[in-house]
Amino acid sequence: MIYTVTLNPSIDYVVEVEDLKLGGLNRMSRDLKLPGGKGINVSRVLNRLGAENTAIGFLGGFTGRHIEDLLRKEAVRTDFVHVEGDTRINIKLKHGQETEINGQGPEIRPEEEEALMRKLSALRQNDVVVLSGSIPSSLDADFYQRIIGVCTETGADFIIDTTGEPLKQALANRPLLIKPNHHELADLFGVTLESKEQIIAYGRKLLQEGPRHVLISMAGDGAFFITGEEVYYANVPSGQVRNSVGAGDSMVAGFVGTLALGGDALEAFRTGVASGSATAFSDDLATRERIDQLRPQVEISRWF
Ligand SMILES: Nc1ncnc2c1ncn2[C@@H]1O[C@H](COP(=O)(O)OP(=O)(O)O)[C@@H](O)[C@H]1O
Ligand SMILES: O=P(O)(O)OC[C@H]1O[C@](O)(COP(=O)(O)O)[C@@H](O)[C@@H]1O
Repeated sequence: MIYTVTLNPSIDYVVEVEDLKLGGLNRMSRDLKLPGGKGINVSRVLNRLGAENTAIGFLGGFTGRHIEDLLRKEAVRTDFVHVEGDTRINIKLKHGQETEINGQGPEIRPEEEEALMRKLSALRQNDVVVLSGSIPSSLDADFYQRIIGVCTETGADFIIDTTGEPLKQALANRPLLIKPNHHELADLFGVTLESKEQIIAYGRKLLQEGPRHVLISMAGDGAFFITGEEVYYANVPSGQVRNSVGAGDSMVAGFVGTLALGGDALEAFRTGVASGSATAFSDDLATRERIDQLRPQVEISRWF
């Protein structure tokens, strides 16, 4: 079973404004309210791919109830801890560019934190736990390390898609996959990466720190997959970008879902790229049909 963990879910409020006037009155030309948060996005795409999974984490208040309703309608299995505060609303403002304003999220109380840890104690060998997104400020910065400790004890695998210190701390515990984009990779090492050769060199450095596979996404410029001594490159399909929020999460879902359904690592890479692009080319997340349509356009070549 795959479990996705979203510690700080959100309603993603996608707002389109034709000609944004800062300091003036603007009217929306279109708006959309989507269930969000990285793990929840992964779960929704896994469901569409037919990979069994359960979304867990913290949800609260009227926003939390709305997310659970939306997930229920899509038949996404959920087992969230219900918290006292309201789940946040993240604003995704489209005005020719994409501007994101993410909320802080509710305070998580110690008893709510322990309730999540109790759910995780049911993990078993061969389960895969996807840890995605930021850690709410009311939890300790090493909260993911606590969850990884349970994975290690129970023999469950984990994937981690976050940034900064929580990602660095997790590497030595041998995650199945990490998926930084090339900017996050540069930030991890405090460098600027200007060429594909530099991106590969730092991707390899990251692999040496423990993860079994490293996927480096570069939005419209393709992606690298680094495993053992091998480095593969994939182009991305061409299309019109509508909403790239959740593209990275869809890529993680395409990868882990393919492995769970019996595919090998390169098929997983291909479906990961197709899933990311299918989301980038849609208003909401990738559908199964769009992923299947784009998959043949993804060409994988051995770089090294
Ligand atoms: N402009 C684009 N054109 C085609 N595919 C895209 C584009 N932007 C993102 N994608 C797809 O989504 C994946 C993840 O995108 P990226 O922006 O690198 O990740 P993140 O959302 O984590 O920052 C890419 O590897 C690609 O498959
Ligand atoms: O937990 P964070 O880092 O605040 O990110 C949450 C946001 O990221 C998203 O999961 C999208 O992530 P990606 O665009 O990186 O795939 C949104 O749904 C959500 O609003």
